[in-house]
Amino acid sequence: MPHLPPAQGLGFRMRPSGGKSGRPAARSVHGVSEVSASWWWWSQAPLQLKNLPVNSFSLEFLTELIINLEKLENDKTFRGIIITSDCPKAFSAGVDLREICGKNPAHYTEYWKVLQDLWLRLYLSNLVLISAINGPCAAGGCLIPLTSDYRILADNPKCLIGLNETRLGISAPFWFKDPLVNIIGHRASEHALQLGLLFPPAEALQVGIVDKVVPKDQVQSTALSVMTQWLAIPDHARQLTKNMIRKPTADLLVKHRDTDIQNFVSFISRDSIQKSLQMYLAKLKQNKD
Ligand SMILES: CCCCCCC/C=C/C(=O)SCCNC(=O)CCNC(=O)[C@H](O)C(C)(C)COP(=O)(O)OP(=O)(O)OC[C@H]1O[C@@H](n2cnc3c(N)ncnc32)[C@H](O)[C@@H]1OP(=O)(O)O
Repeated sequence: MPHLPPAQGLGFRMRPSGGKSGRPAARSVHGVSEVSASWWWWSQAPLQLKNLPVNSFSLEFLTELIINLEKLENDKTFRGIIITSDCPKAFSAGVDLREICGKNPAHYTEYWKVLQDLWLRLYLSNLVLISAINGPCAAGGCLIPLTSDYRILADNPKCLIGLNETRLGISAPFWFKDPLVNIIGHRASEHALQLGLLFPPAEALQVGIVDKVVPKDQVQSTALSVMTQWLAIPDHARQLTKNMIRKPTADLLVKHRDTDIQNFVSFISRDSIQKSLQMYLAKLKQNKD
């Protein structure tokens, strides 16, 4: 498995430093707990997102992420991935607004297609995906958590999570809305989406957009212990079940991909939408701590 060195703040750390292969050296042990510990350790891959400063989804970052996910998916050693952020400011600030502001329709088309690709790859992944959300997570930044099998959020008031698109004057696509509805239900989604709510940790847990809230320094260890539970289930049974539950939602995007791209491009190309996105970006740049 390649270890990609971060280039100009862009990169993915795919496992902690360890033995030659990056994993802890194999140990010859017979105690059940040690055997099972090494078994799950070997089966899961940590994936740390690093696109400084806020892990926003640039086209380049999305493309690299898809390539890395594909490699992990095809490497039969791995049964699960814990996805976390290696950027102190955010888990992910979502769509990189510079990709959808001031560009041309061909660029918007390419960008949206790649974002759809990432969503499909994650939503239908055969691997167990756990999001270890250690920073704020807004709008498109929820794409990874909402397509994961389990979400753990750091208990920090800055760690807001939600689909806040309406606050930018845009509307979340149906394939962001559908997983949210599947996770938190119809009424709570209506409320959250229309108001563009960003939930602080306690409310996020209450509404169900995350499964667990823990102190920030316990996010990773909690993710590992949750992964152990999920990996205790035989893959084929879990994968069939996941596919059965998720396929109808995924099929909607597969079936309507081209129309969805056309809708996005015509919507995002409107002058009024461009103006409100530019204002939002300018406001972000003014609101420095
Ligand atoms: C029909 C379909 C319609 C379209 C559907 C589109 C669906 C998806 C939409 C999206 O995802 S839009 C993006 C939504 N994201 C947000 O609202 C989050 C915005 N960011 C923040 O709230 C904060 O930056 C933060 C993540 C909470 C971090 O705050 P902090 O104070 O620590 O850092 P900042 O100074 O705010 O940010 C640092 C740096 O990063 C720039 N930046 C932040 N977010 C983005 C972004 N999404 N895209 C591009 N750039 C971003 C920010 O402007 C700062 O830049 P500099 O001033 O340092 O140059």
